[in-house]
Amino acid sequence: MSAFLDTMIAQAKSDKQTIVLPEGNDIRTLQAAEKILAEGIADLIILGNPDDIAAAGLNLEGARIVNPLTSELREGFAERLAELRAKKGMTREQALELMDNELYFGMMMVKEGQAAGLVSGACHSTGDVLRPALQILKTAPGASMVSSFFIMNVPDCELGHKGTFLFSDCGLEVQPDAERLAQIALNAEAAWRSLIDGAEPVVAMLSHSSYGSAANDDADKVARATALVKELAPEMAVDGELQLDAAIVPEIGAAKAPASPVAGRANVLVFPDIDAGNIGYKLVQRLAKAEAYGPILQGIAAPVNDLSRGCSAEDIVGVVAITAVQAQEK
Ligand SMILES: CC(C)(COP(=O)(O)OP(=O)(O)OC[C@H]1O[C@@H](n2cnc3c(N)ncnc32)[C@H](O)[C@@H]1OP(=O)(O)O)[C@@H](O)C(=O)NCCC(=O)NCCS
Ligand SMILES: CC(=O)OP(=O)(O)O
Repeated sequence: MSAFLDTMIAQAKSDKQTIVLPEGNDIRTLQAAEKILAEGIADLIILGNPDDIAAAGLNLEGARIVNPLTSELREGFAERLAELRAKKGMTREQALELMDNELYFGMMMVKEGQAAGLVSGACHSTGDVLRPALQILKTAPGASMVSSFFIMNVPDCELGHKGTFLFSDCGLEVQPDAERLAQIALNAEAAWRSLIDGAEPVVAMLSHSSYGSAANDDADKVARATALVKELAPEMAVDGELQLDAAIVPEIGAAKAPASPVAGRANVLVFPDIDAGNIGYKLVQRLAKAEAYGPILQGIAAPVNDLSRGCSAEDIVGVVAITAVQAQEK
């Protein structure tokens, strides 16, 4: 277990939060729940059929098990959801039907204050997790959009902050333009500050080009996003456009971008689009055997976080701990 995860777990335990896990039908989720309860990392609400959950044979003592299909909360949640989505034409009947969906039900638990946060995605696609989150919880006050990041812990690595990096956005924004890419970078820098102790964020805007070494629209988009971030946050340590090696390897940074204050020492990596981000994080996770926690949402009004369908029970424990820490800060 990385020092980062140790810190998240210790912080989560210091002021326990209630987190809802909608995927009570997923064995990794239940294994993670057993560990979270045993270690006192969070109080849990697990959604699903109580008989099926009991059949897993795990010790989930202390968890509140709620079946969305039979819960007495359905009617009230449906009424509230219909109110929230009235402008979109949602009727009470449609909202009640959505309460059969454990993700919509779980988001309503967060919206209505029954849980401080939610973690899902072990057996739902990111779109299926994020759509109800965006529709019900919405963008946080003061934020212009929601995006996501991963915390990556690369073993035996001195790059970044002793092998710890924040990668963004690997999960939500498909093709951000320069303005949205700049927002992602600003939010990623703030996310690093809120979760990582012991190192200042150093943000690289990644591209296939370093300081104009390639001239095309894609490289230009990243250069424009970098200029916008510098304009909006002049004090921020940010630079681009930079190739990955120039961003994180000191000698290569010195060769490719000698005047850059960021090249060679970046720990926050902002990818130009979701293809680069999603492929990039999975490469590091699978080939470098890095811990990968996320997608963690930034800019959303309540702590709701996604998982990869390829996650392990340990990954779920980590994301729940991060979610609990985010909930403490709300
Ligand atoms: C997240 C995602 C599902 C939302 O898009 P969608 O399903 O097409 O849904 P919509 O565009 O109708 O958006 C649904 C709501 O979310 C809001 N929304 C969408 N993107 C948003 C963003 N980045 N920030 C804030 N709100 C957003 C919309 O405004 C809309 O709100 P409304 O219904 O109240 O008007 C879509 O961006 C997506 O599929 N992203 C990629 C996910 C993925 O496959 N990742 C790879 C694996 S991690
Ligand atoms: C984050 C991600 O890539 O999710 P999944 O693997 O479930 O598509």
